[in-house]
Amino acid sequence: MLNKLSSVQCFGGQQLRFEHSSKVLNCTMQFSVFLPPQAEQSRVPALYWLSGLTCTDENFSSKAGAQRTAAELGLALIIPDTSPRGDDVPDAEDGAYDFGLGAGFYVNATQEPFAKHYQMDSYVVDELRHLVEAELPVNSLRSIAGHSMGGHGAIALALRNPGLYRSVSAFAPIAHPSSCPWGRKAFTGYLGSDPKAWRDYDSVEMIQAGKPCPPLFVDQGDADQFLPEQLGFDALKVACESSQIDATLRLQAGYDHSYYFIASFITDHLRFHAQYLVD
Ligand SMILES: N[C@@H](CCC(=O)N[C@@H](CS)C(=O)NCC(=O)O)C(=O)O
Repeated sequence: MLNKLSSVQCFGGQQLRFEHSSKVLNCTMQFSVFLPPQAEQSRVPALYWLSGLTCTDENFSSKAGAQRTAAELGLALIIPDTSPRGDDVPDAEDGAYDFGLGAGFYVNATQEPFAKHYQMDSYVVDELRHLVEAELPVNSLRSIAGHSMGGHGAIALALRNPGLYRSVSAFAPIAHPSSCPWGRKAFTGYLGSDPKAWRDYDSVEMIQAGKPCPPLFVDQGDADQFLPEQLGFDALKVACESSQIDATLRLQAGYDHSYYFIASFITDHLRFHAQYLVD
């Protein structure tokens, strides 16, 4: 059951916000949706957008400027939050921005005290998808994209679920989380200290292991402050080059990690996905 919190007209479509009770996350969740004007006539394909550290569902909808092209292409945008929420959901002990609330990393936690709520993989792949496809005018053609932590989530979930997403794209993804500080911290906290338990959420390792991947499109700014230490762009490039994956990776001169970068190239990503979201 979806409770509509708000609805605003945008490029002839509707920017919506919903609340619902999540069984998987054991809490109340909010998420945002853009429905293009075409959704008034028939069911439309959906692009899931996974956001990065510190974000809610509202960063992308208010800053990326995706609605103009989504309206033109007839694509719905489904924008989940980045973690479970609520007073009884455990956070990082020190309130850090890169673990706990706002930093669910799109994994299913196995470690206490996080496992009861931090099941963002199952939330995005199963619960939210079934809810959206049952209650909103979207069809079962879907793709997935994201930024930073959400770029990791998009590529990892596409690799973990062959056939579920037609295409995948990312801005500045945390592509090799097992080998960067953000990823090691999150995976240790959610999945435990044995790196073997991290492999099936590490995009570079899954590609190296030969997992099939839908067509992949990545943009990375070369002035991104997180590129040297956190993002694994070079490792992703090497892994893609030595695999059979249909991948396009672009290094964009002068761009940083911000939503100004995302806004600059989001149209290319939407057009990339639209070509695969047809029967
Ligand atoms: N707050 C962190 C960075 C967090 C950050 O850059 N978050 C990105 C995703 S990884 C984001 O999208 N932030 C929200 C925004 O720009 O609207 C810091 O200062 O080091």
